[in-house]
Amino acid sequence: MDKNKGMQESALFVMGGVEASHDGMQYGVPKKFRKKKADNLNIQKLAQDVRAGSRVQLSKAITLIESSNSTHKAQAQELLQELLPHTGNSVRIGITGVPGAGKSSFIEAFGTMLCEMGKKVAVLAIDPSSSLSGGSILGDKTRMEELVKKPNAFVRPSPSAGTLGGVHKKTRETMLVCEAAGYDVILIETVGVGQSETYVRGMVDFFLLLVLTGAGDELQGMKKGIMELADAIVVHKADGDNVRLAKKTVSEYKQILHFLQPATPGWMSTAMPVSSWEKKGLDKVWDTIGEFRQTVEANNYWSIRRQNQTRDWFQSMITDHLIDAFYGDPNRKEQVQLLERQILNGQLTVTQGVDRLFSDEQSQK
Ligand SMILES: Nc1nc2c(ncn2[C@@H]2O[C@H](COP(=O)(O)OP(=O)(O)OP(=O)(O)O)[C@@H](O)[C@H]2O)c(=O)[nH]1
Repeated sequence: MDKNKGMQESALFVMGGVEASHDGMQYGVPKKFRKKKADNLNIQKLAQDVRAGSRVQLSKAITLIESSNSTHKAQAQELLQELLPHTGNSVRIGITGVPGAGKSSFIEAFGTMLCEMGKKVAVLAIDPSSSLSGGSILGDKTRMEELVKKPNAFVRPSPSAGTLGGVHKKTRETMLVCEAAGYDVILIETVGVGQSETYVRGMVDFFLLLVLTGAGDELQGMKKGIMELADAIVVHKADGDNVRLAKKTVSEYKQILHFLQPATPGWMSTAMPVSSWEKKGLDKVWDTIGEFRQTVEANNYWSIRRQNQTRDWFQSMITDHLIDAFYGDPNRKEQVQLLERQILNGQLTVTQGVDRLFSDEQSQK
């Protein structure tokens, strides 16, 4: 279902592109030339429109970035080239928490507060219609209703199916496009599962973990690894009967954080109570991010982390290219299946199978 949606979006982009470049004459021009001309015009114009702040064009740009079509991929790279000089100026914040921790309510309240402070806020969120987020298949749960109405907010949902907890292979590029569009704060939501946290940690400046009050048992069960990634822990839903318990939970987390390896060198991770319903504690979260920034800019870790982010990006792009180049060969699937059968029949060892695959590859070059 998500796949179809992606295809529709992709088609939408192509339609949008042709529309944008339609000069009324192109149908009389040889097809090959026509397409090239349209694509060229389109990318430049798209970059301009993104930078000028058009949310519709920003959406189209992201659809292009996410497309797996090879023409789109080349165009996406061209677009990134245009936009890269204008990136790097936002605060990149990752937000995680188990389903039900209240991530979308928090992002809605926090994002709205930032918009009201005059910030431009982009949210790369999880699509509620995807299964991992626990939302309705029919998508009847409207997330971040208030935030999407703000003129200085941009909310982009991504299906979590086939991705790492809602984080797309192209989330990094998407983030950069949002930065080029002038967003000051980028919030990246991820479901608290598997490796997604480590992945998001590798692309953000500040990482926030949402937990619930009365952590007692949860504290025991919580993976130490996730806590070690967090620059701050929000003890969420600290309202009504929960207020006192939330205070206690905050001090329990603070104690634990004391014994953990800091997520960011020079910064002591902290915990705080927040109620998104009552809009309490949200300003403290923003102040903490400000203090964090001052601290790590002073010890130079801000730029070191940014460099690490670029290095990670480079490495993951190499991997993507290798995989694409390898599986892009039309005979590859058949070849792999044949070797797989031979391995399972005991005719080849796994190592021999892999060697054969790559020696065939070399001999074809
Ligand atoms: N008491 C209280 N409940 C809240 C608060 N924020 C969210 N909730 C409730 O917590 C539940 C989960 O909130 P969501 O914002 O949908 O949480 P999520 O983590 O995105 O959850 P999933 O969509 O299940 O992944 C909902 O029933 C919310 O109404 C809050 O500040 N206080």
